[in-house]
Amino acid sequence: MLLENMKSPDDLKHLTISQLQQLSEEIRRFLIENLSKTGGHLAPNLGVVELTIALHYCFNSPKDKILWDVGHQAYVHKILTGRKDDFPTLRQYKGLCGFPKMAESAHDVWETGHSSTSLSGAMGMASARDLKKENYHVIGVIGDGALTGGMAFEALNHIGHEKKNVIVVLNDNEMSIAPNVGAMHNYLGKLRTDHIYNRAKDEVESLLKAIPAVGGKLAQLAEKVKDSMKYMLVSGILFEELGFTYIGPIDGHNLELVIDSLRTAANTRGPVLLHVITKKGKGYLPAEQNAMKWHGTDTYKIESGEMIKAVAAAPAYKSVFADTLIKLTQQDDRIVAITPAMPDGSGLLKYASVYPERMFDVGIAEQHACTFAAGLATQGMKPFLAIYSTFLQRAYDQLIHDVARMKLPVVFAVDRAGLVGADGETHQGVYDIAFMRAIPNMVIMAPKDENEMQHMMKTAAEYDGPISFRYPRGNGLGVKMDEELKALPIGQMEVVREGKGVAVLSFGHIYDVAEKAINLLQMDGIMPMFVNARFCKPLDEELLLRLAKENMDIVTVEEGCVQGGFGSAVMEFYAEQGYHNMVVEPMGIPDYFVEHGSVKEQRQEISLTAEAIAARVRSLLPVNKQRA
Ligand SMILES: Cc1ncc(C[n+]2csc(CCOP(=O)(O)OP(=O)(O)O)c2C)c(N)n1
Ligand SMILES: CC(=O)[C@@H](O)[C@H](O)COP(=O)(O)O
Ligand SMILES: [Mg+2]
Repeated sequence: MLLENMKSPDDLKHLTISQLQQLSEEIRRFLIENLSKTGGHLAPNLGVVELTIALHYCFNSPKDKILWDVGHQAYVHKILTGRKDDFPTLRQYKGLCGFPKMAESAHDVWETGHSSTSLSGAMGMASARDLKKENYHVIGVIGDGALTGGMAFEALNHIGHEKKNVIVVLNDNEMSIAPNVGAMHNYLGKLRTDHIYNRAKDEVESLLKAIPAVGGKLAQLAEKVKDSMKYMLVSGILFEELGFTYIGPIDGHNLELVIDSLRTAANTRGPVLLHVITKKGKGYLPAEQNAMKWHGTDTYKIESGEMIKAVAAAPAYKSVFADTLIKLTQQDDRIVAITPAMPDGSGLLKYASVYPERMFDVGIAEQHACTFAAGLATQGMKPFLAIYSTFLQRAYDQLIHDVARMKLPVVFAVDRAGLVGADGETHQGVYDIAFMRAIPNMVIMAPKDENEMQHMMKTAAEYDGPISFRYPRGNGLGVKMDEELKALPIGQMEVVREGKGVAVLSFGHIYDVAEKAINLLQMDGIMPMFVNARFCKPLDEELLLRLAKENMDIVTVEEGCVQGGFGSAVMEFYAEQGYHNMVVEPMGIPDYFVEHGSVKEQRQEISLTAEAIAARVRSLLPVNKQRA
């Protein structure tokens, strides 16, 4: 077993090619066995075993900087950089992060989680290196999916213009999470099938130059001819024209070839793009056969490939979203659906099976997705943009400038809102309430459960302006689903239970935690008022004024950042109305990045639990307030 002796990338350097090949098989086996117990991003990592070994074999991390785009495929990098023994804790609370993490290792020179940032980071590092007159390689490893992200093109443009010594390794497995989309994907497909390599160009040149006497003249002519021939002979012309030396496409599982190609890249001046063809899920048949399903997995049985996950009693929010959107589209042919590269995660694959011409997967292009929706809305369509809260952050200016300012009727279905669990701090969907609330003309909703979500979707479908509703990763509460969808009155909260002294205002799916707190209090004879807020913008001013007049103290609860969130909105309201003695205690996500773990553990850590909410209410009871 070679793997057990791998403590650092230096341990690779003396291995032979056949030993490296043996190591790649050991790492594959390690991934399959360990992730069967922890879950994680199996298919992406199985696809980059040889590539990662070759990178650490050819370069000297961390002096040479290796950046992993998205970073979900950095497990092999972590195994080779001394962290294989931590894999039983992968993506668990206080355990190994599923993405590169500087605090874990000096070899993690760049943190990722969101797509398409590696090349910008690489350009920054290369520019710093050159300004400081230092000498090391900078290598950005980016997938074909991540290359559909606009930031990647911005970086390619800059790197090519500055002719920086940066190596871009394009890991092309034809997959994003789902099969990749877009014209760039089609272009890469052409390159994959082209068997004309870079060498052809050089051969032609040396041939012409070898012709005695006229050879020199011809070679000059050839320069011109070459440029036109380049379009025929040289694959990768798009990258060549951007100032890159294009190498490839090469078989990314052929260790020797990858090593040779990386060495060629390392010895090539200026920007280089090495196009590597890999298979997502390589070496584990179930993952090879369905790379989308095995992109991110739960625990599974290795032999059968059967996923081991508790059968949920309640429907997944993404399924309720898709089913309801199908229902709404049957009644409203203005409706279309958009996803930025998350057709499966958003549930829209199901919608597309019914309305293929109405579902748009635009690739990892959240900014485009948002403004594309705006364009559709100007022409009378009713776009539902299904977008993870954390990825909506990418489209903030488009939300403001292209949708809200023009008051366009775009619906933002903000999925994975709140704490998301194992993906951790880069994926927590906890800022959307605050960043959307600041935008004029926005209506902001959040359902307490999956049944209310379908009514909010009806509300959104009928509302003539920019509107959003947020919902969490995972499953609903298993509540009864109303047959008939009814639009809610905009801005109206729901008084679940009348009460005295203290009012608990819960916004969104944290409702079931708040409800448990109310039940705990009731067991002690404490009867606060309980409100399902439903709307963060506009607020239910009538109800808030009533609470002020009844001298209620208020506890607000949201699975979103306290700063600028729903609780802030309530506090601002009372300040504006001149109620300067109102007690409003906001509970939500505190001012730090919540790391990976289960949602339960994350809520415990930040005291967003039934017990904590109940304690906060108790602290406001007159008997306790006097003591304070
Ligand atoms: C900004 C952003 N949007 C969407 C995602 C979700 N996401 C994670 S991995 C992935 C596909 C990446 O495809 P690729 O870069 O080709 O890597 P592969 O998994 O094929 O190795 C997507 C869409 C993300 N991480 N960041
Ligand atoms: C790495 C990445 O960004 C995606 O794979 C993400 O982890 C998907 O999240 P869900 O599992 O919530 O769809
Ligand atoms: Mg890919």
